[in-house]
Amino acid sequence: MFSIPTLASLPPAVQVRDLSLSYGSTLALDDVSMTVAPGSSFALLGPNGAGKTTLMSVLATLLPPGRGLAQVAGHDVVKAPLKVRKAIGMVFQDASLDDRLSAEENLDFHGRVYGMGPRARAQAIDRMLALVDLEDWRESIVRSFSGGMKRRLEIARALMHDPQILFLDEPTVGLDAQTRARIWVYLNAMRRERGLTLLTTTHYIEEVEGADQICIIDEGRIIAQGTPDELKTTLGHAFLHVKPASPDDREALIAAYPQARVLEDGALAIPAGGDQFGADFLARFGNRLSEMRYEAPTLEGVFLSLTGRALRDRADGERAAQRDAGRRAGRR
Ligand SMILES: Nc1ncnc2c1ncn2[C@@H]1O[C@H](COP(=O)(O)OP(=O)(O)OP(=O)(O)O)[C@@H](O)[C@H]1O
Repeated sequence: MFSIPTLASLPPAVQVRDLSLSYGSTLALDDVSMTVAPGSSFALLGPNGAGKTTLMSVLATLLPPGRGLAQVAGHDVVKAPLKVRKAIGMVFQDASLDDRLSAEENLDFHGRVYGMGPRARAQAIDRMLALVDLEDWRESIVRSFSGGMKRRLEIARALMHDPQILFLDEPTVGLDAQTRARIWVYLNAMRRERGLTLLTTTHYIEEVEGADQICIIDEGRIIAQGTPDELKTTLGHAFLHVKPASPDDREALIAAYPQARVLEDGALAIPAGGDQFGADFLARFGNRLSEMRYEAPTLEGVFLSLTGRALRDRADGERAAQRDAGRRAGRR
């Protein structure tokens, strides 16, 4: 187990400086710089095509960086790719298990690829299956597993060779909310117990809330970076959600705050900014409302104001995939 002083003495888990990469005429990464502290949870958040998978592929030595520097666990991805590969575990966006093999056989194969001896493999298989609660499914063929079970097995496999850093490219995409939450229970337990660094791409805002650092990326560029609270405080907007007492009051509110949005339940969302806003608003409209609620800044709002796109767009598109996965699996 890592102790905190040990973590502090480690090099950055990831160090990227001025990294750019093009696919033909498409600039997928544009001068990206970032540092991931060892033992931290770091989330890359961005709309489709932002460059998240490309960045992760460079860090995992699957793609050569076009220009700039990329180091993982202190090793350069170009000069020392094998050292980088030993230091990382990878959970890919698309399933990559052999579903004709059992859970145990999938883990064993990975251990062999990493040059682990029979004893080390056997011990790691026991440990990993216990970690993700799949001991009872050890000899079952992976094809019979639900989406959530497969993801857990992929995480177990990625950790077989005891990496310091886990790269997770949309680890919970297509899973229902309950299964997603369960996957994060495992990931956070491993972080606490092993000092593991997590570098995750996701579209689910609730997963990002728990990260130590968030990096918002769009069109290949980093457009914001900080803790969830820092991003909300510096880039978020608070709103008052109000229901006018009468149609006349509604008209007066819309005239006074033309930027107000109408919400699904008919309430108005009024941007609540500036020192004088609260006092002014209450003086003018305090007795013309039937309901009033303060909405603190959210990461969803930060993302929307920075990229002009809602994360939910993507989540909606995934519902069909979830339904299909549910139908196929029939159970979790
Ligand atoms: N193999 C490729 N050949 C050409 N262009 C590519 C290739 N892979 C990605 N791109 C382009 O590079 C840009 C970044 O793509 P990337 O897959 O890294 O984004 P992403 O943020 O991971 O998106 P998603 O959330 O959809 O996975 C996009 O414009 C994409 O179309």
